[in-house]
Amino acid sequence: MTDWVKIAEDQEVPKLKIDLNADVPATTTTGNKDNEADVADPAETSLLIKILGKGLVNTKQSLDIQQKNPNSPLHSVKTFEALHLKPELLKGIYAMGFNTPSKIQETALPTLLADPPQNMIAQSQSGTGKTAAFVLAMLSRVNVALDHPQVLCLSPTYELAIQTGEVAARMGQFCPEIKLRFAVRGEEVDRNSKITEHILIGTPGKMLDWGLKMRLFDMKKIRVFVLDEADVMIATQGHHDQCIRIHKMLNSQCQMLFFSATYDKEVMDFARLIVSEPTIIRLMREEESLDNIKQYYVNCKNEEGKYNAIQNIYGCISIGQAIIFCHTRKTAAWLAAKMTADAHSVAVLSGDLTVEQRLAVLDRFRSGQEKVLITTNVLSRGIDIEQVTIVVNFDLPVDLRGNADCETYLHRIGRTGRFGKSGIAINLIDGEKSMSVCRAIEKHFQKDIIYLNTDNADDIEKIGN
Ligand SMILES: Nc1ncnc2c1ncn2[C@@H]1O[C@H](COP(=O)(O)OP(=O)(O)OP(=O)(O)O)[C@@H](O)[C@H]1O
Repeated sequence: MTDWVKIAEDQEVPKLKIDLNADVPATTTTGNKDNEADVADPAETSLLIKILGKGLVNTKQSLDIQQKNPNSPLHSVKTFEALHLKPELLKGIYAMGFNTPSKIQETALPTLLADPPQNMIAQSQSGTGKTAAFVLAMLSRVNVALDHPQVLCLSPTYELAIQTGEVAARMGQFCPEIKLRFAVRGEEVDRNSKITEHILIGTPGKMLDWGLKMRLFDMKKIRVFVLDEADVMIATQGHHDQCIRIHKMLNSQCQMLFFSATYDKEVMDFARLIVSEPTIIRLMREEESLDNIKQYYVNCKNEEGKYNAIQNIYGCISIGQAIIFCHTRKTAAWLAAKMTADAHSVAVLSGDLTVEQRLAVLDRFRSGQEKVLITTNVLSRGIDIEQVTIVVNFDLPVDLRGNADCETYLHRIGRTGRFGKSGIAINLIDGEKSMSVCRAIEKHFQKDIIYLNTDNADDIEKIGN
């Protein structure tokens, strides 16, 4: 078993079997989704990426920093010592194996720890050290002489809250006087008691119950409010409303910290609306390039024809490893069954699997036990499988209106050709509609998608070279 699955297991993966969506409105979980476009649940994806993360991701992207408050100090630090933390916290950081701050930490920590406290809206890609940054801020702000909650941290799901709590527990291991409590389902408190822990980490529903309905702590005494996975929180209806209710009850002096790997425009506009005078740290747009990927299209009559094309190129695609993308779970299951019946060894990853099952599938694929992975859009951005050389679009990605979804195309074929290696993308076309989608993609990226005849052995040989 590879290390990362071991790590995942250590992180109590069995717990993940508990309904992941329990804190998410039911609309995201109901209905038969086999025939619909299979899309990733953002909170699940986030958890998956977090568990998969082997360590710190070094991003080459630059950060764009905007400050609303001209008086706030903005400088970056190159060492953790320069932050003048409590020695016990510094010891905790080193015990976690952190030697130097990551880029987001360098930039964000001086502002996060500054006095008077500054508000922040920060974006940085998954695995770059955001959690560690805000957890450090949370721990630093606690006054242990007071026995009431002073820090609230909201996560979209039970599992993500537990992950954050584990980071806080490890980082604060030499500060035993700092007390932390989870506000998640299953945690019960006596109605007549008061919460005395300093830090509460949990989901919005439970936090509202404890703070507003049961009045187990005083929201006005909260000094730091962290919204983790802010994009998911703000974009998910139920969470959105609950977060606003919590936010409204906070003191205007409370430090507001929003963290997320992505922010679309509406989410950022909303964040700016409710966070006053924030320092905003954002990623600069990544240069999007398909330069090292050769793209082909194959004309097929129908789904059977697409299957034949795959049969013809199977020898070629299984030299390295390939990912085949389908639009729906049903197509993915159909294709997998057919290929398996033809004695090809394939793995399937679609949205009906639990996070735990997805981890197991990815582990087998990464370790090379299967050469071909059939999937849908649930295998989304942020999940790297370095050894993939060929991506096949069994169905081209389209939006709800059936138009070319160029962004998804880029993310899908970006699974190959990573780190400057060359990759191959093969698009299976059946009929005029998918041809026009293919042309639209070609036009969008201004890069030729070349005709490939999979009935011709010479043509097939060409793709491998
Ligand atoms: N300064 C550091 N030095 C070494 N490792 C670090 C450092 N900061 C964080 N890490 C490690 O890097 C990994 C990713 O960090 P973290 O979980 O904080 O990232 P993140 O940006 O919050 O990711 P996500 O978006 O998935 O939540 C973790 O394993 C963490 O322990």
